[in-house]
Amino acid sequence: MRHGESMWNEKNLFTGCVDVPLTSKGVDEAIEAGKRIRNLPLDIIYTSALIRAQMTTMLALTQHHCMKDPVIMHHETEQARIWSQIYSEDTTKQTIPVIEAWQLNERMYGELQGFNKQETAEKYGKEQVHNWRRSYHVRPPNGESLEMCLGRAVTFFKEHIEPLLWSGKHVMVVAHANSLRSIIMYLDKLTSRQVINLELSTGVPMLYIHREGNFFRRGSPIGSSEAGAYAYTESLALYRQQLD
Ligand SMILES: O=C(O)[C@@H](CO)OP(=O)(O)O
Repeated sequence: MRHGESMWNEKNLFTGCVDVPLTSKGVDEAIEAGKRIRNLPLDIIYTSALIRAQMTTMLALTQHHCMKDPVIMHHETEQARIWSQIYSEDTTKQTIPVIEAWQLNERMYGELQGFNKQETAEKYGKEQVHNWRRSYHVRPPNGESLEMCLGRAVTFFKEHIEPLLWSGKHVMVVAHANSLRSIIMYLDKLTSRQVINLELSTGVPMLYIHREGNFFRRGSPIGSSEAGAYAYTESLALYRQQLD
């Protein structure tokens, strides 16, 4: 899921790795997104290191039926890990671990960060700005191309998230337009031409089923009463039965 609307989405500014929060519309979008996935199983969450993704994660989780507490895992230093440790096993069972990873951050937009997108297009030309924003190989001035962003985001996905999927865990990833475009490029096997047209809306969850190393895109869950999402795998059908 992409985060809800941020303050710089609202102002149409290039944001990249600048760490701005959600607008009140973004807060509503995150809560709405949470309602759409509230009955899907969830074992672990990965989010970027940026506040707009983390706010979205926490707000969405307020709606989840499991009523577990999302807890950010602090592993940045050994001391942080020890100081944030939970010692009760019962309480641990009532939590969902939230792993923060900078590798899922938005693509770093270089010297465009903080500039208005419309004004930048007027200054440098629409085509140049479109290339900076959507082409796979072209880098914005001193920033990351989508290819470079894919280098870190997809590597992280393969190393940390895929093994969990193989072991049957249900994982939510909350990140950003371009880090998610690169991950979707990998999941959907899109070419560098096809990814140009891939646009992601803020606060709209997208469901994927992982089966024997393949990913199947199953669209966006519509709401908590939806029957469709549970027909995709036996374990989801069973989960729904237990829920009922
Ligand atoms: O500004 C950004 O960081 C991104 C996402 O909002 O913009 P763009 O759509 O240009 O990739």
